[in-house]
Amino acid sequence: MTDTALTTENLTVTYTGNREVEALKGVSVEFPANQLTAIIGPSGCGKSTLLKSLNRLHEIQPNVEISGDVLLGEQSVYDTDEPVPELRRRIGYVPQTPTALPLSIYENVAYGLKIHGDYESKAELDDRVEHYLRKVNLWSEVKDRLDAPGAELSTGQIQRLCLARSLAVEPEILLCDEVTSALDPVSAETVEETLESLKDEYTIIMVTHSMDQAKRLADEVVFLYLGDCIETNDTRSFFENPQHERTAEFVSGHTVVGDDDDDESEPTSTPNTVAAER
Ligand SMILES: Nc1ncnc2c1ncn2[C@@H]1O[C@H](COP(=O)(O)OP(=O)(O)OP(=O)(O)O)[C@@H](O)[C@H]1O
Repeated sequence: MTDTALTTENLTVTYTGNREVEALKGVSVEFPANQLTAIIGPSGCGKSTLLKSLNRLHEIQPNVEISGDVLLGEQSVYDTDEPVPELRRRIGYVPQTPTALPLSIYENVAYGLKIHGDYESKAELDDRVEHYLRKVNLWSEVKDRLDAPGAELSTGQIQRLCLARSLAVEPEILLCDEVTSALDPVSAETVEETLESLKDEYTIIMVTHSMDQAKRLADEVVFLYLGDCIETNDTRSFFENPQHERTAEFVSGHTVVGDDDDDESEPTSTPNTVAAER
């Protein structure tokens, strides 16, 4: 049986700004260890909110209320003495827009190691920087220019640099927020290959708009719709034998957001990427 790395229990997240929005409505999901889980669903259904609430990243913005819990193993992420920066080291986050720190390629990877004081000597630091650049398949492309600014790399290379920087502090879990959506197809493919090579070693939880990408990469799929978790399943069953009518509609590209029987609002069609991919 597969171990569970992270669990949400009845997780409810409400934005309480000008307009109150219940972005997640009692979501209970188990994320298996050392597998890649894709979170998919129509635009605005709560994917990013779910991802960011896993390591308390949504707390960096005001007007957010949360109830329920997230468990890292047995330990509550919300009710813990562990400092939040340490929690975010254990559960790393790679954003959609690749951004290099205003430092050299070397220092971009060494950054977290230096903050955590996690090395004995310069030689060890060198080894670890090389190790993580190799892990993201970037070493051969940058080994002769480690002192060059990270920002001089291509967007796809910067996304792999961001992955190396996240991995260097040795997280247990990696949260990836549409990490290929800002990339050209060739760079996106290279990042996908990198994620593929990492997924046996790390628990990866990835938000994606692309069902083709979920099919290619994910072991498990979590399907959200208007803040509810409709279905979680292994990828093959999810796409070939959906258990829920909503899933079947989404997979076939026919989802219309807001067409619940009890929803009197005007339905609006969703940018359901499967349609665009055909
Ligand atoms: N800071 C915020 N303040 C108010 N409402 C918000 C905020 N962030 C998100 N929301 C709302 O919460 C709901 C869920 O948003 P979220 O970004 O989690 O969805 P998503 O599925 O990731 O969307 P997308 O696919 O378009 O990126 C949406 O209705 C959104 O408008």
